[in-house]
Amino acid sequence: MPVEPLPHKEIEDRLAELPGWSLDGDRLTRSYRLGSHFAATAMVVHIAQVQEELGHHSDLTLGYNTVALSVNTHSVGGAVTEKDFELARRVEDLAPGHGAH
Ligand SMILES: C[C@H](O)[C@H](O)[C@H]1CNC2=NC(N)=NC(=O)C2=N1
Repeated sequence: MPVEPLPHKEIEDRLAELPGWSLDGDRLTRSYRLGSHFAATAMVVHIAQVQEELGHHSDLTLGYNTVALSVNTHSVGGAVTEKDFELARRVEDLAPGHGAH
């Protein structure tokens, strides 16, 4: 399935459905805080599993009790596409199970 860069207005509309996510330049980003370093590490592994399933991968940063994601789509020159939003949605759905906020 070919993916296209999303128009800015559509990015804004889709971000309205994803509280906590924002556009930083040409990337979708969000940081989460967790209850411990181990909890944050487990969330990173879970996100990695989803990313492998989707064939789409964020820059994923593990802190002491934080997890940060930054993602765009390399194959269209580093623009935001529906693939980035699909990953963001999947991460939002798994975050509560890790106590992430
Ligand atoms: C062949 C493989 O599906 C591609 O290289 C995928 C892998 N993961 C990717 N991740 C991201 N963020 N952007 C891409 O364009 C991308 N392409």
